[in-house]
Amino acid sequence: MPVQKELSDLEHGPVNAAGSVAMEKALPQTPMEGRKGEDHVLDFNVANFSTPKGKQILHDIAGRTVTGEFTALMGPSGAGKTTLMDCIALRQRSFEGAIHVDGRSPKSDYFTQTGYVHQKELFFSSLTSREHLVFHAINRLGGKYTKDQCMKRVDEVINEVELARCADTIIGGGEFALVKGLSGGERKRLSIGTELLSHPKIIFLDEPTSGLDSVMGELVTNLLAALATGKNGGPRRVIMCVIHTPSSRMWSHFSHVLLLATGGFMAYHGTREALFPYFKSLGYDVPPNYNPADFALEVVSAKPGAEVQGKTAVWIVENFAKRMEKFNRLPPETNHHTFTGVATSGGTGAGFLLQTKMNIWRAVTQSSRDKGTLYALVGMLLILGMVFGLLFLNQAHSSWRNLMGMMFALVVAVLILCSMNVALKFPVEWSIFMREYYTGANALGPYFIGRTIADIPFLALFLLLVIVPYWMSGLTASFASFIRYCFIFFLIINGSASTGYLASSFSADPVLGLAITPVIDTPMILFSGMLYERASVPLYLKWIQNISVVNYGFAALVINECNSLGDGPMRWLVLHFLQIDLGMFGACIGWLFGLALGYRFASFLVLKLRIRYSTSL
Ligand SMILES: Nc1ncnc2c1ncn2[C@@H]1O[C@H](COP(=O)(O)OP(=O)(O)OP(=O)(O)O)[C@@H](O)[C@H]1O
Repeated sequence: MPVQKELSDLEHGPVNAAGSVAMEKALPQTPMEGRKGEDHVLDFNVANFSTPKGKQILHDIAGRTVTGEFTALMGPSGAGKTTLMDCIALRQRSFEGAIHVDGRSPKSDYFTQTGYVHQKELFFSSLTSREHLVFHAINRLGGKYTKDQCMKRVDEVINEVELARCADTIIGGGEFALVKGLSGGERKRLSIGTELLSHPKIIFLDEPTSGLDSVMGELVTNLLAALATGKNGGPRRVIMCVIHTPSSRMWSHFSHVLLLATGGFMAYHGTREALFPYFKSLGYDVPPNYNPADFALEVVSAKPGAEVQGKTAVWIVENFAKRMEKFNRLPPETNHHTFTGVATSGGTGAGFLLQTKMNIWRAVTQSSRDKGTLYALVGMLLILGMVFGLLFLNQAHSSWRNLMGMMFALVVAVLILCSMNVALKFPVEWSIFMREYYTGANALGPYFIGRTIADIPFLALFLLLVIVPYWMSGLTASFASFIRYCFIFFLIINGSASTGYLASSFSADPVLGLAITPVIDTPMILFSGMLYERASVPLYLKWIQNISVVNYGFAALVINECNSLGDGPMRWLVLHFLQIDLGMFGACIGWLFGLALGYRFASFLVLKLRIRYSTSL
């Protein structure tokens, strides 16, 4: 094909804002078999993306892609490929520029009509592939489609991404998972299938072939090309994916290429076939027997110390910029995009009750199948309970110091174990939730209620820690007293878990959650009424006693035991030392309820604010 003809293919890259170039003219010459549904045009202009410290990462990048195109977003490491795709997908919403779909600024349904496949897949590891898809199908489509229709869609997707062989295999493979589960390629196809459920018209993928061998990588790119062109019988789509160095066979599946040069500049955007004639016209001819993708990357890479290469990259960028000048870019709408808090579970999304039911089902399935964690926790709690029991063996009624010491230490142990456990587990789930939230597959209320309800049996396990020493230490052998003791501890456990939720609600990083937990727990222990004269607490610090789960939990336990002690010197000593009144029992229970709910609600509010004001996913 003559070079000039190939070069003309470049022209439909960047276009004017109103989308005035007829779409038909811009359509690639790809096979049109299986063409169904509407065609769409995605225009993007990322004029400037800078880090919070002011370093500019992306410079004047604009272009257009349309239904049926499968675009490879390539460039040297650190050139800004992921950042650019995040801006176009509006998963990064703090940049100067504009995104238009079919000539209009996207609304909140942009998030439910586009799919985003992350480089690192995150799943509930104890679910099977089918169960995972069923959860997403019902939550994303259950508002408009019946359960049977959702199930049918799951089957279609399983076939579309060729997962039939492992549809009922446990996904496994979590960071610390004992179960291996799906292979890397299967996990990738499951991620792609998840996004296909709701028939997105645009799909973004971040390095879908990373970690796969070349055969598996080729299978994935072949699948994506079929999804873009509708070759597999489905509707045609816009597909854009960040890819590092595709093999020659993978490369051949792409219809278009967007090449970034070092520094975040646009070096090329147009058809794959026109790329090398274009480079040739600039004097850079791909050597024989060379992987074309490697050659393209080498030309636009500027490594420190390689000045000639650096100059080449700059020259190519400048050359392409000249071509861009003749196109009108989309005008930036505002200084920064403000698509914050726009994700919604509306549209075809299931209603509140159905989503809550699905969240409870998933959370219970996940915890009940995670047998390894369950057995380890039960074992650890029983051993710790035995240590308490042996230390305070038959001491409960023979030493008032031992009675108080045991109660206090048990409350503190429960506080630390429960809050840390939640603070460690929750952030990982939160990252999954955020991804689901942005695609309309979940909402905060249903997720939070589901999580809270599914937590109840799991948290009840922590009672094992306190039941063992109850009987070993010789606390009152009355059934009523024992039930009250368990009930008080159940409230303490829930209050402690709520503090873990609050601590971990500030960040998706478990390390930060674990760092914040002691900051909340320490004042609770300090202001428990055990370690100081209540009367000596300055007025301005007294309120901390009112938010201490340890304070009310410990007091309720002591009152419960003292009620059964009879009116002897021991009871007098304990109540006198702790400055506790027997009539406080009801109030302590009320406060424990309030604190468990209050901390949980506070964490809900923090999460809601994070969603509302987040500018990136
Ligand atoms: N929010 C941010 N704050 C600070 N730096 C950022 C931010 N976002 C991106 N960067 C920086 O922008 C540059 C481009 O990052 P990006 O992940 O987009 O590159 P990439 O081309 O996808 O790289 P790779 O191929 O290595 O994954 C990096 O130097 C990264 O550190």
